[in-house]
Amino acid sequence: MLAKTGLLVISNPQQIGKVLPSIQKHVKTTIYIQLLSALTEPLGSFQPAMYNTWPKFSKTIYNIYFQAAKHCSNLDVKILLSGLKNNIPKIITQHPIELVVFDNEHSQSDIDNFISTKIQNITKKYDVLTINSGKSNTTDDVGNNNQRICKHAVLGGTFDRLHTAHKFLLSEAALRATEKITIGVTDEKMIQSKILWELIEDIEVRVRNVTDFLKDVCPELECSVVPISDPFGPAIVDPTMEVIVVSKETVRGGEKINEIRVEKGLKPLDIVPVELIDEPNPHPNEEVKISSSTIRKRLLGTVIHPIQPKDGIPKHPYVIGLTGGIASGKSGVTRWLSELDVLIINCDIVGHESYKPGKPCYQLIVEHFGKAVLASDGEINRKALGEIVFKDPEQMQALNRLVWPAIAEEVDKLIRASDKNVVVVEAAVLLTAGWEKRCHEVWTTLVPREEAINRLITRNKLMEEQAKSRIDAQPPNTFYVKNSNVVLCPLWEPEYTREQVRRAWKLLQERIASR
Ligand SMILES: CC(=O)SCCNC(=O)CCNC(=O)[C@H](O)C(C)(C)COP(=O)(O)OP(=O)(O)OC[C@H]1O[C@@H](n2cnc3c(N)ncnc32)[C@H](O)[C@@H]1OP(=O)(O)O
Repeated sequence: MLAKTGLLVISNPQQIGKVLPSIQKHVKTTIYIQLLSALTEPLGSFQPAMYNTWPKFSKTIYNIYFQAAKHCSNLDVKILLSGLKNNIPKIITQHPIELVVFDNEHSQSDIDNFISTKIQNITKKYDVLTINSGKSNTTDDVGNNNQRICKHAVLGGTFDRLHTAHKFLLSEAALRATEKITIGVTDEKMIQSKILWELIEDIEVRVRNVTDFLKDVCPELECSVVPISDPFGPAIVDPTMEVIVVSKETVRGGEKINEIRVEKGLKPLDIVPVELIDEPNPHPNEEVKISSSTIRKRLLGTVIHPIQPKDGIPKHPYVIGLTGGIASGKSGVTRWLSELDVLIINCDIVGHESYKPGKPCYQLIVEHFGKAVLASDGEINRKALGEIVFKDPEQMQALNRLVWPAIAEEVDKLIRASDKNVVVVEAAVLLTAGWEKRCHEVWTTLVPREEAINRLITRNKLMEEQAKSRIDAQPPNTFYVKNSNVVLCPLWEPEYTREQVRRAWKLLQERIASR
């Protein structure tokens, strides 16, 4: 049976790479890791960690997280630190343990004794497993070069989708602090230059995840997790802070904090840079280190908001509403979708058809906007009409009221007549029109605002100001993301968009098959 939460008790951390690949066959969500040498008897041979020597565990912790990223990236891995810092009588975890795994043979009585005396939060019915990692090696733990211990350590970051590199950074700070750590978490203002920032978790979620992690791995430490709206946060004002933990890439940020502290008459912080953790299987388009932006990129094409069943629409065909801001690459996505077995309905084209002479909306538009929107051949001059409505929201609403019912009717007709299993309805303002109710799920495209502006300037030959005002007249990307099930980002080379579309399509087929 797959346990939700497991505890892996290791006596041989250097062989962890042999144990972790098997763990995911037995554990579904969380695996706590306890270094046996950090425990008092039974089983553990605890030599109380000397004050000032805790950072020596840093290398071991790095290696375990490194191997975890490689072998069980789908699990929430947490290395418990309490035992390393204090003589702990019991292993305390927030989640109840359903499976205890040892990396070495122990007698049944030792195991029973260990479980009954050492693990506080364990389910009534639990399993025990031994995954023998081979000959035990001694730990030649060299740790971080900087062995500084302090009362109060600080660090900062975005901490989106807490990953192994974040966990290592937080653990390094927790190992060094005897009393307190403060963690600054960037708020919405600070994240907007990041790749796919619209997919970054809400600040409340990020703060909660950091807090929960630290509560789990080092419950005795006082932890203050605070939102920050500049790169410095409390680190430039708090005299009690002594050490700042940074990644190798952000040492400059630590130095800047120290410059400001010195200007303010505060003692500079001891800067402790930690190693980055490599991404085990980077795509050519991804960073070589483990990073939240890679995780966000991998979300493209997957379901990011659960799909709620919709009443009132036929089960067949399965309708996808494809939307996205102006110049966000909807047509790039439909180009790749058209390689698949799908009917694509482009509502812009349906709209254009609806006001051809003799069609239902022609007369309505002429009556409302006057002859100024007619071309010399008597057709509606869309450029002229666009110039009126794109700069005047009231006129845009008027045009929408005139043409949306006709477009909706025609789209319904096309869906009913289709012999395909999947129909994609591409509509720029699908969500504003409330047409998500007509679709089984909603997909959105997005590109950064600057990219959309550039595309409007080069593709639509708009002046920069015109491009900006068109974009600003529409809801922001965050609105589309919030109201969509799947997000696609055609920002990079076309082949990468195609990959996203293929992933979305494959997962869609699985969803449809499981209905
Ligand atoms: C619910 C729906 O989404 S239906 C599809 C969208 N159509 C409508 O809402 C009908 C009203 N719009 C129109 O009649 C035309 O777009 C006009 C007359 C305003 C402009 O026509 P054209 O100059 O030919 O431009 P076109 O129709 O290609 O639209 C230009 C861009 O504005 C978007 N757009 C169209 N209508 C709207 C609208 N009501 N609100 C915001 N954006 C819109 C288009 O999707 C297109 O986006 P893209 O550049 O990312 O492809």
